[in-house]
Amino acid sequence: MSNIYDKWERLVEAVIRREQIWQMFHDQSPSVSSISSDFSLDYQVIDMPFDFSSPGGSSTYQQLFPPAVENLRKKETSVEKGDSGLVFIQGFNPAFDLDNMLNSIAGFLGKGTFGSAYMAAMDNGITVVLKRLNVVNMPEKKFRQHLEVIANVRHENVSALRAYYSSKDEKLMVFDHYSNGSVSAMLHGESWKCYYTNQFIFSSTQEKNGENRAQLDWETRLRIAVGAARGIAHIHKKSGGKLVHGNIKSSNIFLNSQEYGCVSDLGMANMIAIPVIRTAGYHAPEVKNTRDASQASDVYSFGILLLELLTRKSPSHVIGGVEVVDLVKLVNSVKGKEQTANVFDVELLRNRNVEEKMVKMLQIGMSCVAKTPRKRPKMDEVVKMMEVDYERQNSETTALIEMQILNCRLVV
Ligand SMILES: Nc1ncnc2c1ncn2[C@@H]1O[C@H](COP(=O)(O)OP(=O)(O)OP(=O)(O)O)[C@@H](O)[C@H]1O
Repeated sequence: MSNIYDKWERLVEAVIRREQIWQMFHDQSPSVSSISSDFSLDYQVIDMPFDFSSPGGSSTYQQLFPPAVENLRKKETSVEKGDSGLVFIQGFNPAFDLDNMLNSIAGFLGKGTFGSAYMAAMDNGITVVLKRLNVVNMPEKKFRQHLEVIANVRHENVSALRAYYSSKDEKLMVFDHYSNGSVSAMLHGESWKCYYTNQFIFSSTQEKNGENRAQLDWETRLRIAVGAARGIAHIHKKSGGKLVHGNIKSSNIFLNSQEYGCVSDLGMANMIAIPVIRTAGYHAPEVKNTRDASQASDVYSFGILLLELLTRKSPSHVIGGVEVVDLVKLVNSVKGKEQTANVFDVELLRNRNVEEKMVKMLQIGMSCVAKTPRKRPKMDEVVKMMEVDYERQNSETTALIEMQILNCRLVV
């Protein structure tokens, strides 16, 4: 299979330049939409071969970058049929093809451990994230099988794989775009939008001291935590109870349509060629590289996420220079109830009613980050512990609302 995108970076750069020129003349951004795609809960995988030779299919390539387009086309015509298809996961309404998607790349979201993420906003209103994997250590067949396992993980708290592309040289994965950005971006204010740069390197509008941070009240953080916990617990039930995420961290958690945490990037960690050390701060002490990841290490990483949600301190480097903190050490260093309050995010402390619940959540987080893997709770136990609090919180909120309604009626 040919190098379909060996001019990829230049092609995308050309798209971005086009956007910049467009902006210069129109003083606004063209057709970037955040309407997400429609899908049901079916989960079969269907192959949709992509025909690069279809007439009129990729005129923008021609206008944008003729030599690259020519190379792309020449190579594509030599591709064996069936080897060049964009594979859509059934249930996802594929109102686009690979060509539309590449033509609609509106920006570069960032470079992660496993590759680069691009946002593609198509004219039909669908916005997706395209992940271009850099190093995949799997034969073609195994890669496809692996993705079918991932595609079968369907849960409201797990970001669904929508489509993928696989050839010898190129592996792409397509996900929904979450327009609110990641939980990391919300907590620490790093930019979640795509910014057009001449050098085609990721840039961020993150303000020093996190001025871009979102306001996140206790209920929102609780929904993020409960959602993420449910998502991870669901993942752990798959593949005969053996599936591991391997890269739980706040930049891989988004908000679903009900504003609950939703886990993304499932399956990435077990595909790469060289075992790499994952983002420092989230990995369990026993994890020296990606291959050591286990369900117990997912629980550890989730524990760090809980501590991050409670403290709004970052356990890993975030572009823009927010302070990196060893969260386990920080929480361990506090003694007594008074000091415990000092570790919480001040925004949360404004609501004195939730302090007890925060302490409870901190305890759950600390049980997850136990040094010895077997001392950590299982993910479904974590969910149960959290749901007790969550349901109590919900019934208290309902009671409060009912009381307020009653008061209003009495006043009227
Ligand atoms: N589906 C998505 N919707 C919106 N933003 C996304 C989506 N997926 C990724 N991003 C953002 O794109 C950027 C790059 O993501 P990517 O997953 O490639 O790397 P990462 O999360 O920073 O690190 P890692 O590769 O270790 O997971 C991050 O800022 C991430 O939050």
